[in-house]
Amino acid sequence: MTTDHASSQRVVVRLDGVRKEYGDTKALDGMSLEIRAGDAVAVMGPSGCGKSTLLNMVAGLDRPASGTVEVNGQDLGELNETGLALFRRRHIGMIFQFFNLLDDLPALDNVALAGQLTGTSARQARRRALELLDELGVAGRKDTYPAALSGGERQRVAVARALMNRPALLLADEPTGALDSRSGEQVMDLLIDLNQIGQTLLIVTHDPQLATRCAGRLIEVADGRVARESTREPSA
Ligand SMILES: Nc1ncnc2c1ncn2[C@@H]1O[C@H](COP(=O)(O)OP(=O)(O)OP(=O)(O)O)[C@@H](O)[C@H]1O
Repeated sequence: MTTDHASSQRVVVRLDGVRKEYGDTKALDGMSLEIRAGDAVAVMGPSGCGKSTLLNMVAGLDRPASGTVEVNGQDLGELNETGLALFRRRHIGMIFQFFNLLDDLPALDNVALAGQLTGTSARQARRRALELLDELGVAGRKDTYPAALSGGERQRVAVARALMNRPALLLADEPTGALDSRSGEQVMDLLIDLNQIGQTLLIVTHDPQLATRCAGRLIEVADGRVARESTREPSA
């Protein structure tokens, strides 16, 4: 893919002059960035620099004091809380360090529920959930409850759940942070595969290996702003 082609891709995330303070702390201090369809972006930076705040803004879990956040062409500032929740379910998939699966539902239901919450019928949602678990290599664990899954299996189920509604954007917050190195590498390979089939990724991490392996763009944040940005050619 040439640079010209890449720059013509649709904008999936646009932050413009986003500010957020907690008391005297400037968590985001006029942050602007753009992520285009098919990008795999890693956000790195020291503890407290504003990474989680950025992720929360993009996910519509928090609102800026000023500036705008646009995801998939929607200005999130125009949505009320119900609208934001609906938008998030439909357009954004999220995976977390500690998986955030529902303990009292087996793997298949954890995934299918994400579809049912956006109005997909139970039967259709279960069919798609099973396909996703199969693609991610955990279909054999469909009836297993999260507590009996390994960390790597839990994260695969969480990825399946995040993909259920074919999100425009997959957000990942330290997705390998709680995994042993082998499971972590498998999740990295999975993220690379997803990006290669066109999934837009935004990954927040402290792990340079995760960032360099999975992301073609690295954004370094310091003091609530983009301090440095670099790109590399995707590995063949
Ligand atoms: N709810 C909150 N109340 C008060 N201060 C907050 C809150 N959330 C974040 N902060 C402060 O805002 C700044 C940015 O926090 P943020 O969590 O975004 O950083 P981070 O880069 O994600 O850190 P880490 O890498 O440690 O997770 C920090 O100084 C933090 O203490």
